[in-house]
Amino acid sequence: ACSSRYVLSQMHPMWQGPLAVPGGDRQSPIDIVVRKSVFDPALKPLTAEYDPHTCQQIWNNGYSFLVEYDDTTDKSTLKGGPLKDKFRLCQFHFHWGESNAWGSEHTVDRRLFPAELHIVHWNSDKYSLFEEAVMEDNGLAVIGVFLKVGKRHEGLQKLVDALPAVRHKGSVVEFNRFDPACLLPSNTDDYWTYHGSLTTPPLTEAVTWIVMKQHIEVSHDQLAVFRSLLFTSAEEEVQKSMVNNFRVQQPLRGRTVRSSFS
Ligand SMILES: CCCCCNS(=O)(=O)c1cc(S(N)(=O)=O)ccc1C(=O)O
Ligand SMILES: [Zn+2]
Repeated sequence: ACSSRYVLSQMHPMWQGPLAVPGGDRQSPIDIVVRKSVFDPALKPLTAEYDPHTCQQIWNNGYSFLVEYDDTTDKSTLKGGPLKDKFRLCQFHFHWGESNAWGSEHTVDRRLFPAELHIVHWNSDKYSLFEEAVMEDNGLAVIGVFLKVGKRHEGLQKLVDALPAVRHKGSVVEFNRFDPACLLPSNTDDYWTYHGSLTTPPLTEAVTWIVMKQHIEVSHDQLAVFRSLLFTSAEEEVQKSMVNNFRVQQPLRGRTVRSSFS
C-alpha cells in the first residue's frame, strides 16, 4: 500500500510548528481567498475511475485513519482536471476537530469546516513507487472535500462501522469493496487547484491539490465516531482522543489558486 509504515511519531500535533522544509514556499494547507482565485478555462473536469475491489484495509497510523488501496496496478486512477498524467489511488483519510466548529485543513475565505477528506494519488506515468513520487514536485494529487454536519452519509456508514476495530494507533483491520467515489460531492466539476505539500511529515512539496467547491454532509453521530479514535496505542497508559489532527495554515508565498469555474 502507498502510505508506507512511515514512522509517524512526528505526527503528534507538536510537530505542527514551522518545521523547516526544503524551499518551504509551497506549503499546505492554505486559506483559499475566493476573490483572488483565477478562473482557468483550460481546467478540465476530473475523471476518477476507482475499482472498489482494490480496497484493502483501514489503518490507524497514530495521526488519522487511512483507508488503503492496492496501488500495484492502474485499476483505480484519477485523470483530467489540472493533471497532465495519470495518478493511481493509494489511500484516503480525514482531518477533524474536537468540535464541529473547526477541523478542516483548508478554509474558504477563512470559513472552517468540521472535517476534510483527502484522497491521495501518485503519478504512475512518471514514477513506479509511491515513495518515489512523494519526493517529486509532480508526484502526488490529493482531492480535498469539505465535510459539513447534516444528514447521515449512507456510503460513509460502512466505514464508520469499521472504525471501532482500529481505535488504537497501530491497529489494522481488513476492509474491502469500498468505492471512495461515494464520498465525492455530486458536482466534481467545480474545484480550486494549487501546488502545495503534504500536510504531514515529510511535508514534501509534491502535491497538486484539488479542493472541491461543493461539500458533503455527514451526521453528528458519524463524526462522533471519528472522535472516538485514539492517537495512542493500546499499551500506553494515558489514552489521547484523536481530534484536531490538522496542520496550521501556511503562507501562500505568491502562489495563484486557480478555479475551474467562473
Ligand atoms: C513516504 C512517507 C509518506 C508519508 C505521507 N503519506 S501520505 O499517504 O501521502 C499522507 C498524506 C497526508 S496529506 N494530509 O494528504 O498531505 C496525510 C497523511 C499521509 C500518511 O501517509 O499518513
Ligand atoms: Zn490529509
